[in-house]
Amino acid sequence: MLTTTDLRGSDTDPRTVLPRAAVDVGAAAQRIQPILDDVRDRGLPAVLAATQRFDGVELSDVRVPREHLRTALEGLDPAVRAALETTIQRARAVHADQRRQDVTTRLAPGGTVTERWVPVERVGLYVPGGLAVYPSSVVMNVVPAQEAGVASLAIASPPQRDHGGRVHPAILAACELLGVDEVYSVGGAQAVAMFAYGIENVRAVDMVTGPGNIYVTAAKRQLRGLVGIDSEAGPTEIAILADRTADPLHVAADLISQAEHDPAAASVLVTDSEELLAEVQRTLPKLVGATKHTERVTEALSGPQSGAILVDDVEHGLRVVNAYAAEHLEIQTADAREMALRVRSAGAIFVGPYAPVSLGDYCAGSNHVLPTGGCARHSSGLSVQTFLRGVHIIEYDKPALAEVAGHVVALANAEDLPAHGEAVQVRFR
Ligand SMILES: NC(=O)c1ccc[n+]([C@@H]2O[C@H](COP(=O)([O-])OP(=O)(O)OC[C@H]3O[C@@H](n4cnc5c(N)ncnc54)[C@H](O)[C@@H]3O)[C@@H](O)[C@H]2O)c1
Ligand SMILES: N[C@H](CO)Cc1c[nH]c[nH+]1
Ligand SMILES: [Zn+2]
Repeated sequence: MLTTTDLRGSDTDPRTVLPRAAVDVGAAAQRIQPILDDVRDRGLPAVLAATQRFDGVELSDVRVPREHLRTALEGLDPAVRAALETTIQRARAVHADQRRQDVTTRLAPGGTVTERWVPVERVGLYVPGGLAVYPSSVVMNVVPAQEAGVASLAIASPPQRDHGGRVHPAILAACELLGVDEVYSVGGAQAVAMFAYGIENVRAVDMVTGPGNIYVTAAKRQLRGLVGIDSEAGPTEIAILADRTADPLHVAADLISQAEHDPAAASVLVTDSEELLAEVQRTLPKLVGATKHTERVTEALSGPQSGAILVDDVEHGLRVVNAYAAEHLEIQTADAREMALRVRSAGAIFVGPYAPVSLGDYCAGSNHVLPTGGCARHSSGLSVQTFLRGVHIIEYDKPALAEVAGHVVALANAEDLPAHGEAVQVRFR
């Protein structure tokens, strides 16, 4: 099912042969630009028009009434509630440990610089809800924002046609569990634009975070600057670096687990074992035929963004996965932990046979909002740090300023900016 690229015995730069999606974020950005412009120019009517066009739902307003949140939690399946509570508790433990202390550095008697960590004031959190519904993404967005101390949180998620045009009740229940009551039934690029520009009854935010499909991701890229964003957390990717010690059933099941998100999802196997690859290729059709979303998974596994890469050895595989910079990287090799510590680029790394990506999706305690499309080369997954800004506070008294006054003047003159030097000297005349 996976197209194989054989890199054995070749010194080809892996970046030139890595599987990548046919439609990239840049191409999607051109398609959604008119939606962004319309929301900026017309506000609520534009949001409602896009909702009707892309979600097939006719709404007159987008705010979810408070009582719908309460009712959703009351009606939540107790097993799902227990699972969400565990997810929240584990995520909170990990994210609480990410909080940062202010640090004061003393440069001279009377001269200090303090780095203060200040939370972003108001954030819009996107929770996907097109092909699947994602109450777990409510947790992954809200917990780090709360732990960072963000004062104002709003959530947007697509209205569901088969739930009377409301946001899915499991998502509303997760919001209620976490104490977030500002929720909007808006999805896609129009949701990101609504948050970034603000509309009639929705106050603009300072930052938009959260995962989504290619259109949501493209909207975040286009509006970055007007608002802050987290990483480009688009269609899901899994790469697995495996040797002959890996269990082909685990490998096949994990590739399918992430392919089920989206026909645009990417599943990539990197291995030095022809035997493992052959066994995975034999296992995939059986599992794909038996899974619920056969069509979506088949499309994802056979798309240009998925594939298998045969490498000389695990070292060669490590170079390939570093070049790929997957959202999720599983290491299923004899020396998995050692290999994991040598990975330079991946959104999150899952080590050994008992840490599948599905664990991280829900209950590991780690965050599942992670960079895709190679963005793990420069970006991190969602965390408390995402919602914090480091601000330097500079405090120098007269003797401390005097100590470096000559250096300021020398550098100011070297840059032909003498007024800078003068602003220091004037204090000593
Ligand atoms: N990287 C991560 O951290 C991460 C985490 C979870 C999920 N995901 C990804 O999130 C995505 C969820 O996608 P989804 O589609 O289920 O839900 P979604 O909420 O992201 O997207 C649905 C919205 O897309 C809009 N849309 C649909 N077709 C459109 C079109 N042709 N033009 C413009 N807008 C259109 C609609 O308005 C709809 O509300 C998946 O790709 C999944 O892999 C990523
Ligand atoms: N694998 C997704 C991150 O790309 C997260 C998720 C949520 N629910 C299931 N999976
Ligand atoms: Zn998943």
